[in-house]
Amino acid sequence: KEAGSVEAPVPRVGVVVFVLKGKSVLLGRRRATICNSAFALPGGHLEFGESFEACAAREVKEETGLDIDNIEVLKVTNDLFHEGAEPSHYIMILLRAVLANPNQLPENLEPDKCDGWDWYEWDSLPRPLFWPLEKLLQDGFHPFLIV
Ligand SMILES: CC(C)CCOP(=O)(O)OP(=O)(O)O
Ligand SMILES: [Mg+2]
Ligand SMILES: [Mg+2]
Ligand SMILES: [Mg+2]
Repeated sequence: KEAGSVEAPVPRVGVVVFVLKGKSVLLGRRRATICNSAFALPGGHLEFGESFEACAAREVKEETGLDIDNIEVLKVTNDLFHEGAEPSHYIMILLRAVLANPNQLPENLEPDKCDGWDWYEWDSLPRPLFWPLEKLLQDGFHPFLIV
């Protein structure tokens, strides 16, 4: 690339996790450029060489202190965000999981990036939601086991 040219922004991979507790899911209000103040799932950037499941467990642990089990990939979305100074493009991998210890309580380990984690009934989720999640709900998506 010639000197002084600016790298074109490239799509990055985001991994987000439906941590399920009965019919409830763990959400936190984001404090970040992308979707600031929207309710979002725990998760974050896939790091080099990481599996989706390992990233899910790492990000949930880093952000909430929770240990998760039965981690499985549910869905992939392709999302262009226009919130920042530059648009950002994410391939988002959505996974579901359950608590390794059902009695473990979430902690807000990144208070500069999230207002706090809480459990919300699927049928009465708080708004505004992280817009890619809202879009999935409008399309009838849900993260629960079909029994
Ligand atoms: C925007 C999202 C799909 C990917 C990035 O998630 P994030 O901002 O929570 O990232 P980190 O947890 O890695 O800081
Ligand atoms: Mg993170
Ligand atoms: Mg995150
Ligand atoms: Mg991260």
